[in-house]
Amino acid sequence: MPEKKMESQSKIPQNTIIVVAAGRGSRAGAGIPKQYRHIAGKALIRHTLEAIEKTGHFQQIICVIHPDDQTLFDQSTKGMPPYSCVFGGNTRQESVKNGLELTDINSEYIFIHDAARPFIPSTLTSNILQTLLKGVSGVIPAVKITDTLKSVEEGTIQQTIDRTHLYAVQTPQAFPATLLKEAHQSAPHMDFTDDAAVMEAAGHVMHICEGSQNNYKITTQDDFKKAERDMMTSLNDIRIGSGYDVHRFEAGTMVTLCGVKVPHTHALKGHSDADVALHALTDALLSSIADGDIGSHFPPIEPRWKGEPSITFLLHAKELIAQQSGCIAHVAITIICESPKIGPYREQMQTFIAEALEIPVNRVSIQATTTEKLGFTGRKEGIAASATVTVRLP
Ligand SMILES: Nc1ccn([C@@H]2O[C@H](COP(=O)(O)OP(=O)(O)OP(=O)(O)O)[C@@H](O)[C@H]2O)c(=O)n1
Ligand SMILES: C[C@](O)(CO)[C@H](O)COP(=O)(O)O
Repeated sequence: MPEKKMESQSKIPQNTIIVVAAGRGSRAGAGIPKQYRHIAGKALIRHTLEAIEKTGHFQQIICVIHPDDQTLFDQSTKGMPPYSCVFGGNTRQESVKNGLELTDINSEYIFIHDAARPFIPSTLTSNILQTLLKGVSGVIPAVKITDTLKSVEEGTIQQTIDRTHLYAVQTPQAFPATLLKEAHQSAPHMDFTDDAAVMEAAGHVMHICEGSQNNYKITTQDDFKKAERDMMTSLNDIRIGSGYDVHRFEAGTMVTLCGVKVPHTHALKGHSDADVALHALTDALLSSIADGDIGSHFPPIEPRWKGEPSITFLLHAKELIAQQSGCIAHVAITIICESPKIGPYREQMQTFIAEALEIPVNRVSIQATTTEKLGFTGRKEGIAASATVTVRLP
């Protein structure tokens, strides 16, 4: 595996965070491993890494991934810094141990975090650091158990558990580097479910700090639904973008609409592939972030855009929104023409756009209308398209 390492240039003490992402997510149901599934348009692991980057507390970020997931990891972290990366093991503990191999010699404190916890409160890592600086051997975010606890066997309650001293613990969990490395080396088995337990087994006293109900671990399908709602709510600058485009017919045998080739009596004339619908959509996306229009990003006078597939323009607009940590919530396109008939291609068009924008297909609407033989579309001189999009920004 090509190891991507971020070398430290300085000799000053630094903080390292190891993000464990080598699990299979079996409790989250079928599909790709949960850390690569999308929430509000971005992979779960990307949300987590972005939240970590935002704290500004870490000079080294190490990702522990499953050997089967290199491509998913690369896709999910495209455009992000080149993280140190290592393969995980059969248990979480083994994965952490592998991650520790990559820690920089200058690491003074090591934080271990689940890739599956994307909502790290900005105050949490600084609270943990302040507590570590007091000289303790480990700081663990914890929330007090608020429900009554029962022990259950085969569907019947055996006992009510006294919850007075019970807490649910979270990550990131943080420790002085030397102590954590030693504890992992001397661990009596490889099945501890968190690093505090590894340290406890080595005889260290672990301290808790106040965790957060928002810092939940995404474990089941229901957690994904909650996370989608929570992520969307945090993107509360809601923008509506609109775009409109027209292309005239010329001699030919097919038109390209929403990325789909549709046989027709004519072709559409244009500098690019003349996909009038994708052009309207691209303009709508650009308008949602008030960033000019398709012509200002891809001037028609530039020969390099001649014959260009319009997906290039769409992906560029998508990327500009991603750069602002935005999420495309919904897109609606209306294609205005007497012919060809759009209905038979609607699903293919929805799928093309949903895949390109990486949003669910039920967030892509394609409609078509004639103008009752009125105007230039009614006279079959060309095709017009309009698009409206909803984009959410932080
Ligand atoms: N062998 C393992 C097992 C888990 N993890 C990571 O540890 C974190 C917490 O584990 P959990 O939520 O239990 O994830 P999974 O093991 O993937 O889930 P499941 O038990 O449902 O399969 C996750 O980010 C997971 O990717 C890991 O790096 N290596
Ligand atoms: C480390 C942890 O997130 C603390 O709550 C948890 O123990 C790991 O998850 P698992 O589901 O117990 O493997």
